[in-house]
Amino acid sequence: VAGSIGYLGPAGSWTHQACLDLFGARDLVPLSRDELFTAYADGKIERACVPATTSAVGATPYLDAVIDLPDVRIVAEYPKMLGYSLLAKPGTKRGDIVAVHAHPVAFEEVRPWLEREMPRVRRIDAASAGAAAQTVARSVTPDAASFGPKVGADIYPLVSLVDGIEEGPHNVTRWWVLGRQMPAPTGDDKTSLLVAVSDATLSSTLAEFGAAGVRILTIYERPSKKTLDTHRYLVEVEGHAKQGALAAFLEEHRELRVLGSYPRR
Ligand SMILES: O=C(O)C(=O)Cc1ccccc1
Repeated sequence: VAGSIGYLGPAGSWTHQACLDLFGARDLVPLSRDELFTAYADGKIERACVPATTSAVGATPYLDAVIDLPDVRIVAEYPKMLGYSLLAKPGTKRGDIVAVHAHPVAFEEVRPWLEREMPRVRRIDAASAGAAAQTVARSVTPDAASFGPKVGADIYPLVSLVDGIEEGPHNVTRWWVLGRQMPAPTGDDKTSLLVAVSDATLSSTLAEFGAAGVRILTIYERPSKKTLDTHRYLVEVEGHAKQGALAAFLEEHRELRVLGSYPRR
């Protein structure tokens, strides 16, 4: 649908909250992980919002799905500091909780708090904070809770028992918005590149970035799933693919795949 923005749902996920921050409530479509990537690839949604990296775990479980897309355009990034809420059915007290539901990445992000405050509760993985909140809302006994954004308590019949869990600069998630058209240069842009090389050529390839005056900001290694000594690297550099040193460099290196250029945040 024209203008629609798909996000990793259901409602009440962190990705939902990120989209509310970025776009407001209109045109947002909650989808499962597989639905989201298929809908984007098939052009059924205009944009897709996915968590790409976090300060706690590095690459999220969605990063590889993005770089596996045959055709992708990252049009924006959105780093957001997360503070988790602990959501439970009304009447549930902290001491009643025997199980907590959360996304596996969320469990990593709340780990210090959880190990300090509730070391003995059972941890149950969910597809997202929205799914976790939904499960708690549907549970018959008031002995479960979920970790996620506070907005979950507005969407489901839940209350927040604790807010601001592990909130701080150590807990930042960066979303990508996948779209259709490369944004124009702003003068302060970032470009995400996919570099597929063997161990034998990695060093010389990286040296060429420097020699061309292209500043590397960060590199994430992703397995090639082909051999042990070949890798795919998400290389993020300063600048815009259509401008200046980077444009010239990319002309010379057609083997590099541009995933997107977008304003730096
Ligand atoms: O689980 C969610 O709600 C998501 O949207 C995925 C996620 C999980 C943990 C941190 C950021 C995003």
